[in-house]
Amino acid sequence: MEIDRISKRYAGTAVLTELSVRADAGQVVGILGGARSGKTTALRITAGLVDPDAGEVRIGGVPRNERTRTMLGYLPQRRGLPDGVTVLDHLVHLAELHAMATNDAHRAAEVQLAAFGLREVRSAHARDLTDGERERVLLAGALVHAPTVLVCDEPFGEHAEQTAQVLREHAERGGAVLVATGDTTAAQRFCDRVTILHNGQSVAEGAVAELRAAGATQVVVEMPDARPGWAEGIPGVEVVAAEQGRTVLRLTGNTDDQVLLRMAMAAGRVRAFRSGEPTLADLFAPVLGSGS
Ligand SMILES: Nc1ncnc2c1ncn2[C@@H]1O[C@H](COP(=O)(O)OP(=O)(O)OP(=O)(O)O)[C@@H](O)[C@H]1O
Repeated sequence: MEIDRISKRYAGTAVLTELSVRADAGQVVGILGGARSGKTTALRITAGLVDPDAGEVRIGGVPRNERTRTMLGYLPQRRGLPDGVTVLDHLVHLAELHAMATNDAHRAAEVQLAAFGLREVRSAHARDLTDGERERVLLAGALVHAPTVLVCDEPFGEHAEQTAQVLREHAERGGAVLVATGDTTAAQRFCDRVTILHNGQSVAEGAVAELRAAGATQVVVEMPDARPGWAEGIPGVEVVAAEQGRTVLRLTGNTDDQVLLRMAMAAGRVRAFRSGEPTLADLFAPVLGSGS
C-alpha cells in the first residue's frame, strides 16, 4: 500500500503536504503525530472516504478504484460505531458494503464474532457494549471482508496489547497494516516502521530500530544528593532535563558512558544509572509535544 505525495487543504489551510508513506506486506507501519497533525485526514484519504487535492493512494501498485476498495479494511476511531445497530447487523452490513453476497456476509460475520469472542453480544446494540467490546467490534468490522490492507485510526486504546496482536497476525499472514497514533510508546512497541507527521508533513521516516540506533545515547542518572548542575559543562554531554535529583543526558559524539558514570560518582551518591538507545519519545518529543 502506497500513499504517494498526497496533499489536502481545508478552507485554504494545508492539512497535509506531499505526504508519502508505504506499508509492504508483512509490515505494521505507523504514522505518528501530535494532535491535529493530520493523521486522521491521511487515513481517511487512504480509506477512500476523502479525496486528496493532489497525489494518490495505490494498493498493489494500482490506484484506488472499485476493485481495490474491497482490499482495504478501515478501523475508525472508537466513536465510529453506530449506536442503534446490533453487533451482528453491523458486521454483516460492512461485509455487504465490501461487495460480499448476503450469505457470505453472514458467514464472514459469524467467523469474526467467534474470533473476537463476541458471540454472546451478537444481538446487543453498540451503545450497550463495554469499551473493550466496542474495540473488538471495530476490529472485527475492519477484518470482516478479509482485506489485505488494514488502516487503523488510533487503535491502541485500553486493550492495546490484544489489538496489536491482531494487527501483527494480519501482517504475518501477508497483509499490510497502517496505523495512525499519537502514542509514542505504542508506536515504538508495535510498529516496524514509522513516519513522524508534523503540521501535515513527514519530518522523519524509518524502521523504529534504525531510528533509535541512529539517535544519541540517552543516559538517566539518579543522584538525590548531588548539587544541581553537576553535569553542566562536561564535554560531549548535553543536559536534556534535570529535576529533583534526576538528570537526563544525551551523549554527543563518542562520549563513553562509563566515563560519565565515574564523573557522576565523583559528584555524589549514584542511586541509578541507565544508559541506552533513545526512545521514540526522546527523539521526537519536541515535534510531537507541540500540538499542531
Ligand atoms: N472536514 C474538515 N474540514 C475542515 N478542517 C478539517 C476537516 N478535517 C480535519 N480538519 C482540520 O485538519 C487538521 C488535521 O486534522 P486531523 O483530524 O487530520 O488530525 P489528527 O492528527 O488526526 O488529530 P487528532 O489526533 O487530534 O484527531 C485539524 O486542524 C482539523 O481541524
